[in-house]
Amino acid sequence: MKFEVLTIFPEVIECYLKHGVVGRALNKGIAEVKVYNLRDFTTDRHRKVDDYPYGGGAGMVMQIEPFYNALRHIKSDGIPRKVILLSPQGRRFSQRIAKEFYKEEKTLTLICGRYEGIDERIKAFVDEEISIGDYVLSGGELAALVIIDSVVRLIPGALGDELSAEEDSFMKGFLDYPHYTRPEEFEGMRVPDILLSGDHKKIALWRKKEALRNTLKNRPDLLKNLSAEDMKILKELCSEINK
Ligand SMILES: Nc1nonc1C(=O)NCC1CCCCC1
Repeated sequence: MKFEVLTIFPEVIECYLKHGVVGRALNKGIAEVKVYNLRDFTTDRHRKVDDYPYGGGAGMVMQIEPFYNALRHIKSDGIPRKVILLSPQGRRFSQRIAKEFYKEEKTLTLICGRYEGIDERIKAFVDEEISIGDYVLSGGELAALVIIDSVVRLIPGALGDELSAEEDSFMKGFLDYPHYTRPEEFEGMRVPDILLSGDHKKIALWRKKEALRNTLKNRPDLLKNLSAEDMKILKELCSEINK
């Protein structure tokens, strides 16, 4: 899986790519991220990327030319890619969309805006606009990293042998179950006995039940299209809660 990021702050992207799951995946060569500094695609001596807005108003607007020049340079290899603009106006990103991007197997070219935004004519060169949530960030870089991180985790081998993306409970559409590690007791709070039992079948059932409990409590909207087994567990849970 290949990613390309267009940004005026390449260091922000590069720093994150040195660590953790994404860092290891890049070192293993199962993913690749190329970061392009928009200022390298300017033509003036001050490497300007922004200008005053037509129509007046506060703030600056990012000029189209550096983006256009960068995209023309990148696209000259003729490889199919999906050009994504990160902005609050976009389609809301989710695990489902991460899987969609992964399965498409196209290079994802991520355009990161700053200031008050990018000249609207950028839309002529964008395939899709994506939002990671209903809030305004200072730039698109964090959103680009969210997409890179969530898609890289789906690549076989990215999570190492002991974990798999399929086990991500969000992959199954639920919130996660509680996690514990040593010590067995901390400030009077004990690890649930079931997790110390060594009975893997019962532990798996407990984890499913707790994932359903968390989902019922915090994201009941995710409780749809349940399997008969999950529905049975949910019913048990509801009768426990209503006792
Ligand atoms: N929310 C978001 N989801 O994806 N991107 C987001 C964002 O808030 N981006 C920052 C703005 C900053 C000004 C230019 C346009 C992007």
